[in-house]
Amino acid sequence: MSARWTTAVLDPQTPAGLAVAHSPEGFLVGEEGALFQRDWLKRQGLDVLCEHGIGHFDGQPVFLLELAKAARIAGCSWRGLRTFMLEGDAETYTVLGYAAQIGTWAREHRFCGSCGQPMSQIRWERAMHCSACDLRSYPRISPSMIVLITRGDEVLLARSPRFVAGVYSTLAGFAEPGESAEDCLVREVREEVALEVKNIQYVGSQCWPFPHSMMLGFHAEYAAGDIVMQPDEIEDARWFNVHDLPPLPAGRSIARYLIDLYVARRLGHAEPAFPGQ
Ligand SMILES: NC(=O)c1ccc[n+]([C@@H]2O[C@H](COP(=O)([O-])OP(=O)(O)OC[C@H]3O[C@@H](n4cnc5c(N)ncnc54)[C@H](O)[C@@H]3O)[C@@H](O)[C@H]2O)c1
Ligand SMILES: [Mg+2]
Ligand SMILES: [Zn+2]
Repeated sequence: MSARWTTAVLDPQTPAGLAVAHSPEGFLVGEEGALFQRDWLKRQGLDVLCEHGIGHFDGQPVFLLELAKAARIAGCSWRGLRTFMLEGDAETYTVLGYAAQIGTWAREHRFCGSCGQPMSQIRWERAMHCSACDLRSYPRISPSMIVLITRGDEVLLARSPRFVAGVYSTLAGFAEPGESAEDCLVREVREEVALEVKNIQYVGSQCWPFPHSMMLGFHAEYAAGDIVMQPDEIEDARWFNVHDLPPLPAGRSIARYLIDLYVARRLGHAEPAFPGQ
């Protein structure tokens, strides 16, 4: 949320307003960005799966058109959400991050997961409803722990084979049913690098819409063990001195914040701003 943007559940019958178009290829972008006049966008012959009213931008209602596939529109192109995270302004990234999560959920919940019948939108809350069996499906959010492990002047950073070449980051992993945040953190650290940690401290959280993670960020101190890397998941993991760090994750990520915060405190520098604030 920001000064210019607030989320809301709006009836798609509401006229006019602004709209974004989301497809498996990302968001439609024109000369003035990803927010279009809704009436104009709806005249472009798009293959719309569903439409959701998602909030207000500068007081104007904003709608999401979730498309079956990307369409070619003169003067426009399609851009993935990751590009907006890396290069876009904060306001646009916040709106599109939310729109992407609602769009992905709407796409994946057109049919009831229990009885298979078509579902319909509830007007007053963000939910899909099955009139045949009364199931309600809400947007999916996946809690994920992310932790910077430190040992004095050293920080533990690792690479997944999915990362950009050369980049090292903090450890992260999805919570499993039955776990507390701390249980998950301890299990993920054991699985990925076979280390034990102590003094686990919660630092802050971040919405990570790739596609629906909620990152809970922690700092922990090394307690015991030697690094043993998890096959397939971890390509490399090592201790780096705070004076000699490798290429790090994008500035908007909580991973980068956890690293920058520790380094700033260790070296007596000014603390970084929390991403998104
Ligand atoms: N914002 C940040 O700074 C930052 C940094 C690192 C990771 N992340 C995110 O954290 C999340 C978890 O990190 P990870 O990829 O190391 O996870 P992980 O270590 O749990 O392993 C990933 C594997 O978990 C499984 N998986 C996928 N989605 C799942 C879900 N919803 N619930 C349970 N298991 C699932 C898949 O087999 C996947 O290959 C990812 O969304 C990643 O993008 C964010
Ligand atoms: Mg992981
Ligand atoms: Zn049903």
